[in-house]
Amino acid sequence: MQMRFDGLLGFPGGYVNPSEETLEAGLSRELLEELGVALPISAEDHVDCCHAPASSPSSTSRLISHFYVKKMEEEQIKEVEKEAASTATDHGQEVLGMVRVPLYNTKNGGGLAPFLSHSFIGNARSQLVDSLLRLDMIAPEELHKALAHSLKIHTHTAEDLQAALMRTEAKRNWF
Ligand SMILES: O=c1[nH]cnc2c1ncn2[C@H]1C[C@H](O)[C@@H](COP(=O)(O)OP(=O)(O)O)O1
Repeated sequence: MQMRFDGLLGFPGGYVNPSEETLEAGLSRELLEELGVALPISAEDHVDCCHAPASSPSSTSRLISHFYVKKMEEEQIKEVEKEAASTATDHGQEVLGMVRVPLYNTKNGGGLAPFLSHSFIGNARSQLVDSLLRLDMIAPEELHKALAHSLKIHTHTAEDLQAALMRTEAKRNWF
């Protein structure tokens, strides 16, 4: 996945106008910009589509979100990671960096659970969870445990954020 310019985690991709190019051609173009490599995408890689959520409760969205999954060898992924941080035109601007999804839970609560507690763009978290299940990359009970733990971390993070806010508030009042 990638850390986006807006601080949210998401998958590589972007807007495609189907009256100008096919979805697959548009995705390949976005991948070249964001990853720095030309990856052929075909209609067979398409796994899901849904109405994209509106950006605010008062607006309606005409966007359809399409999701594609492509299996790659580890060497190919390493090459993508290298190019994404060097030749990709969007690096450092639209995309701040690629991140690997940890498919494990450590004894002290690290790994997938804290990863899932981060903030994701749109329905990217559900897209990730669905893909892990679809591709049998993790046992459903492990994933369930990680999701349940990530909810607890979320509450803890909100408390930590509140404490940090109070500290800055106190400091602000000194000046
Ligand atoms: O990973 C994602 N999962 C679901 N929706 C996503 C994801 N990444 C982006 N989006 C949404 C957000 C926007 O409504 C559109 C286009 O995203 P963006 O990356 O900003 O598009 P451009 O690169 O600027 O074309 O999809």
